[in-house]
Amino acid sequence: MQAKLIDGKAEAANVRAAVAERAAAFSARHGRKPGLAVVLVGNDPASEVYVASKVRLTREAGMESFEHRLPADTAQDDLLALVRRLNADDAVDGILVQLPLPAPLDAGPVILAIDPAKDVDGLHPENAGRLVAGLPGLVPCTPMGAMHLARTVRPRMDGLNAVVIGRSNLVGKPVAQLLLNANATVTMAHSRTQDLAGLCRTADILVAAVGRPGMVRGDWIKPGATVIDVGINRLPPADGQAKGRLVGDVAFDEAVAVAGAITPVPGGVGPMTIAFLLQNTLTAAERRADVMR
Ligand SMILES: NC(=O)C1=CN([C@@H]2O[C@H](COP(=O)(O)OP(=O)(O)OC[C@H]3O[C@@H](n4cnc5c(N)ncnc54)[C@H](OP(=O)(O)O)[C@@H]3O)[C@@H](O)[C@H]2O)C=CC1
Ligand SMILES: Nc1nc(=O)c2c([nH]1)NC[C@@H]1CN(c3ccc(C(=O)N[C@@H](CCC(=O)O)C(=O)O)cc3)C=[N+]21
Repeated sequence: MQAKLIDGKAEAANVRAAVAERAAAFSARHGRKPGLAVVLVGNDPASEVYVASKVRLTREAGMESFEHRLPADTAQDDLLALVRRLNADDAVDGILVQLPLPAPLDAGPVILAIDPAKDVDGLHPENAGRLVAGLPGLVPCTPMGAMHLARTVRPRMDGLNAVVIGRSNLVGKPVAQLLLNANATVTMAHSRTQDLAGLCRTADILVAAVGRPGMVRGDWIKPGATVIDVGINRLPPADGQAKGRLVGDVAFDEAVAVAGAITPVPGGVGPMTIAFLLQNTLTAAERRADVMR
């Protein structure tokens, strides 16, 4: 058996096209484009690539992109001051501070400083709380992307067993909450989980968000399961290569022979993250415009 490949690139293009239509309507109505500000502290090469493609796709969707690159030795207070300026700037609808921040900067106070109405990462405790309470808010982009891809093969998740490996605020916890909202029976696994392989074998939907290349082996997967691989790991470069290959948290070659459907890396959840970042920016712009009317 060969698993169906879930095409994140194609799905992301669909989401971006819908966002571009709504963005055009927003601009016509309000006389300005929705705006996304991205803050990058230091020059982590992986983040550079991610930020560059965000800037390009933001503009392609008919939105304004504001880039703020700060040196790695930026003071905590200067970063907080920038966030407050962006909060006060009416041209900015969404604020994304690229994580992790270089040491010794502390992400906690920075996340708390972001206006929840502009928090397109959904990381502010107000938005995290709204997701848990079932209230409207901004939901983290990667979990939305993971759910969207899972829904392409499992439109109804009622009663399905879902296992999420990883419990970060950015990915694992919100993915689990979205699966719960879709009426799956959800188990959250992490570094202290016992018999992780056995637990994974109970999963109709398996989401891996760990950051360990190839950790999920083929024999951890229930035959026919839907496997969503969130991990983005760069392997060390092969001889003569400038940079290593990108791989997920799932041993793809093994998993593809057992799963019913699987997301590849690259071309799976990654492109969806950017598409939903743009969607969140537009949602934030529309809600802010409604409030200001
Ligand atoms: N596709 C995309 O768009 C995105 C991809 N990512 C990728 O997703 C992955 C996870 O990111 P993120 O959530 O931010 O990572 P974190 O490092 O914040 O969280 C990793 C989680 O994995 C758990 N974990 C670590 N080792 C094991 C283990 N041996 N067995 C079981 N669980 C383990 C940790 O458990 P514990 O809590 O006990 O320490 C933790 O909850 C990374 O590869 C990252 O690059 C991230 C964001 C976006
Ligand atoms: N505040 C914050 N929010 C984030 O959402 C966030 C972050 N910080 N820090 C870093 C991680 C990582 N992340 C990725 C998003 C898209 C791709 C992506 O588009 N990947 C392409 C490949 C890109 C390539 O080839 O280099 C793919 O998987 O097909 C990758 C990684 C968002 N993150």
